[in-house]
Amino acid sequence: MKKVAILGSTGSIGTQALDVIESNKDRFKVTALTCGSNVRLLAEQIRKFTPALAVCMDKKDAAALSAEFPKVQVLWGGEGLITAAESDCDILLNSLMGMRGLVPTYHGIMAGHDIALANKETLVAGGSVIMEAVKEKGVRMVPVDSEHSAIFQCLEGNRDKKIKKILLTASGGPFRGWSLDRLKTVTPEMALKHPNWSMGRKITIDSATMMNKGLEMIEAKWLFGVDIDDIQVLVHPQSIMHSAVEFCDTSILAQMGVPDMRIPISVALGYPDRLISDGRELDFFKEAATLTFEKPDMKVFKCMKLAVDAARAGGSYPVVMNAANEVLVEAFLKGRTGFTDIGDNIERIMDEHESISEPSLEDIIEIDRKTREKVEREI
Ligand SMILES: NC(=O)C1=CN([C@@H]2O[C@H](COP(=O)(O)OP(=O)(O)OC[C@H]3O[C@@H](n4cnc5c(N)ncnc54)[C@H](OP(=O)(O)O)[C@@H]3O)[C@@H](O)[C@H]2O)C=CC1
Ligand SMILES: CC(=O)[C@@H](O)[C@H](O)COP(=O)(O)O
Ligand SMILES: [Mn+2]
Repeated sequence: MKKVAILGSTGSIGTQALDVIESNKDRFKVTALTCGSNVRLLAEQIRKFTPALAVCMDKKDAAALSAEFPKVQVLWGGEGLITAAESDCDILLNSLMGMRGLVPTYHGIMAGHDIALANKETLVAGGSVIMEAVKEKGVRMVPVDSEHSAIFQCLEGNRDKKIKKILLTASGGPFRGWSLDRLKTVTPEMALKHPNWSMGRKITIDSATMMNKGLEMIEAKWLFGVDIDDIQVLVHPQSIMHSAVEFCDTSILAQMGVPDMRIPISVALGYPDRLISDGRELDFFKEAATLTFEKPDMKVFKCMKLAVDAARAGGSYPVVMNAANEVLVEAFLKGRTGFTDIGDNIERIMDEHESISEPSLEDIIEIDRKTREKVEREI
């Protein structure tokens, strides 16, 4: 039995991971579950999966859960999350949303756990510190993000081969082909309708601005040790080819399948085995009959360009870019700022930033905090 601890078990990835675990009861034991504010769902999950540890964010909620489940250790807040990350398990799935995932990922690695990483912001803000910790502790980091899972699978058995480039696919989001003027009319309701994937609200907005692809380029750079300029984004509206690797002989290996996050989650939790699934199979004669590829428009979708700029500049630029994006996406969802203001403000905040080279974990946390305060003040 593989012991699995899940940070963010009440979210889109967390609940789908529990679906995978439920379909493979004989292989996995859930040891820890954590939520943000959805304590009722966490309670249901505790009842079903009987973890030894559960964490929520509010002290009062923790007291109520503890009374409801006297055999479960119930903790709360950031310290509780760190305890969950360090708790006894074979694999830690980090499916938290945003930069709050960075510190728990770090603690999980330092505790010697293999990591299944959905929380891409961990690598965007702290890639250097995290990959150094992975190396030092000799743990395995398996990506959950669909594109990175595809690349990971294409590299299986090919880790020592020379790569020419990584081909990272993007759906293009709900506004593919739109002009900048038209983008100015976008409301949260419009942006929350992703054409192919049902996901949490923050990543859905990131997909609509194409910041998600920029974050994924940085994620790929750290996971696979490639230069940002050796990653080519292909807009592929069908989301059937999940990404590919071109080797030095120009041969390309790609991974395909229906757009269902339970596939990459299964790959990460089951690794190195493959789990048996009764999920829907790809229909080559319908959804895969026509697969198309386009160049991304980085003039209109400037967030993606800003992420590339941040990666090229290095230092603390990606931290600032990520923090500004998180605050601005939240503000957009609350109707406090416009859709195209997200990119315009990130650009301004990056221009005003004085980067430091090789930021430590403490530096990253501090720069992230200061950037959030600045953006909040200036919206
Ligand atoms: N969803 C998807 O298909 C994909 C997601 N990803 C990445 O995976 C990560 C998770 O995404 P997704 O599942 O969509 O996000 P969701 O918003 O659906 O879930 C986020 C999880 O984090 C918890 N959480 C939120 N705020 C806090 C907080 N302050 N403290 C502790 N926990 C908190 C939520 O708890 P609660 O709901 O109880 O408040 C929930 O369990 C992101 O980094 C995303 O980019 C990558 C590829 C695909
Ligand atoms: C499912 C997944 O991995 C998401 O990150 C997805 O890729 C978002 O779609 P976009 O390609 O539109 O950003
Ligand atoms: Mn993705």
